[in-house]
Amino acid sequence: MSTIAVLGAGKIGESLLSGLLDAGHAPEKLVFTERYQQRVDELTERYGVHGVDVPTAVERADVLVVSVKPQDIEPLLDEIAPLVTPEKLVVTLCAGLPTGLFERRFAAGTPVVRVMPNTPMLVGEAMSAISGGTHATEAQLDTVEQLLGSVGRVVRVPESQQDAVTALSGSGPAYFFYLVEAMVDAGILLGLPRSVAAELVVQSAVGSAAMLREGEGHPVIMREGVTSPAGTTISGIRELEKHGVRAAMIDAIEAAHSRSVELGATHRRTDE
Ligand SMILES: NC(=O)C1=CN([C@@H]2O[C@H](COP(=O)(O)OP(=O)(O)OC[C@H]3O[C@@H](n4cnc5c(N)ncnc54)[C@H](OP(=O)(O)O)[C@@H]3O)[C@@H](O)[C@H]2O)C=CC1
Ligand SMILES: O=C(O)[C@@H]1CCC=N1
Repeated sequence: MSTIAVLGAGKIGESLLSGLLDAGHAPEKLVFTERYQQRVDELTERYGVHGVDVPTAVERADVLVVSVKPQDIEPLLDEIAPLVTPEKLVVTLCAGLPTGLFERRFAAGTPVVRVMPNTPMLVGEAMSAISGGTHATEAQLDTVEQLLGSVGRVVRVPESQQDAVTALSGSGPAYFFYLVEAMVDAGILLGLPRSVAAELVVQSAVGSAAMLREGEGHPVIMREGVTSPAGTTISGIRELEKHGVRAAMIDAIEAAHSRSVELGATHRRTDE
């Protein structure tokens, strides 16, 4: 079992720690770094995993998972670059940042794998897409696939598709949560108690997701199955169409894609 260091245990870093522990990863094979002692104590108490300083993390771990915000990457790279040798495997979860940015900062030949996961990792249901950089071998991609496979599903994509993945499944949970919030609000408007509205919406989401997962058919066919002639659903669908919800969703995901490209471009400019 590899020792994994999570460098920056915020929302996604914590999801990874939690997901790996739930999947049976030994706590002594996990370490993390954080900026503030309060956060270190919080995570140690919650998971029994040790917060360490950067040199200790790099020394102990075989796999270094970089999970700071793209805006915070430079100071972290300054700190770890002199310590990282090509025997380590660097895994970046950072939106927008290309593997080349990391490769240029590390010793020649250091393998880097770019990953875009999502927060359902917390409950073992992540969707992660992985892409190898110039020096990552097939065996190293297998290692990353196995690691993330223990906390959800994994696909391999060319790195050129990672900005699209980021927009779709990286950010995707936020769009589902947003939809759930809006539907619960509708329930409140119609006079349902919040707890009842939330239970109705969440179970409907879980049930619909299970149907999608089990391949009951194309989403359009499943939607048609709910939409009775002259019934209630078609009245609702007409409103969604009137308000351009489909176009809004496409625009939202396109905007997220543009932002991912922009994050990478900013760093390419400062790096050159
Ligand atoms: N959240 C998500 O759903 C997803 C996020 N990602 C990517 O993961 C990365 C992290 O995102 P997210 O978890 O949301 O962000 P967070 O801000 O929640 O997590 C980053 C953590 O890293 C800490 N940190 C910053 N700099 C350092 C450093 N030099 N050494 C140690 N710790 C440091 C931050 O501390 P402090 O708060 O004190 O600054 C923070 O706790 C981003 O690059 C993002 O693109 C990818 C997929 C999904
Ligand atoms: O919002 C973000 O930038 C990160 C990347 C994907 C999900 N959260």
